[in-house]
Amino acid sequence: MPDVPMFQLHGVGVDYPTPAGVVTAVHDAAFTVPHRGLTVLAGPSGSGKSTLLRVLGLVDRPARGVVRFDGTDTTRLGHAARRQLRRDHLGVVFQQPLDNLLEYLSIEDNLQAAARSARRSCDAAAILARLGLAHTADWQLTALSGGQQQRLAFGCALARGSAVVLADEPTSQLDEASADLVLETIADLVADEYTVVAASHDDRLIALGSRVVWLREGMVDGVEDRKGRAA
Ligand SMILES: Nc1ncnc2c1ncn2[C@@H]1O[C@H](COP(=O)(O)OP(=O)(O)OP(=O)(O)O)[C@@H](O)[C@H]1O
Repeated sequence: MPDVPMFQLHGVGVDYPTPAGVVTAVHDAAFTVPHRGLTVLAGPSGSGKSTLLRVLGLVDRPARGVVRFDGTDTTRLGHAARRQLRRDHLGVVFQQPLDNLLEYLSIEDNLQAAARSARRSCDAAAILARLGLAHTADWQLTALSGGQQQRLAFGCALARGSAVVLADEPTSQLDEASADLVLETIADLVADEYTVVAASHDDRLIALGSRVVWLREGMVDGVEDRKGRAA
């Protein structure tokens, strides 16, 4: 069977209603996200990166076009079926580490809560070891640095059993050393055959991409494949 891409977008348009009228944030977008590797949605502020990431995450439904996930046309699915696909396959990491985590829970309990949200159980110790956080299982979240918290957010996607991790500007709120931790985590997931899609204008994250979808003013301005990259 031919390798169906993880995501296929055709003619995707996204509108936002505003008091001043409809704003079209994405125009006629067409691109694919392959299985495995890091695909980066790159471009300046306002180019539509976050909007497209929400479409890929099956959070927002486009006004126009088709979004296939692993061959399934998600735009034809009802709310419950989309929610099930999200729960079973997709993990999302937001730019603010604490938006991904529950502040009143310990580190390990954050992983267990993430697993329960996908109706799974997880080996929290193994995930923490993988993230270099084995010694922190009982710690409160605020004892971790921003980079460690963001690592844990990726760990929550692992705990949920998500084969696809969608990350919105995962390094933009972090200092350089913390961002390094996140870049290492993304490279580690990619090496382990996860599919990672990141919206970013961080040059170091873009440089890790095996595919870069360049956006400008809500349009796809080019797709760059960098086959043979480690990530
Ligand atoms: N909820 C909304 N209501 C109205 N317009 C919106 C909304 N969200 C985004 N937009 C507009 O859609 C366009 C694309 O926004 P989007 O946030 O997707 O871009 P971005 O590339 O992720 O930008 P940034 O890097 O600043 O996060 C922008 O013109 C933005 O103002």
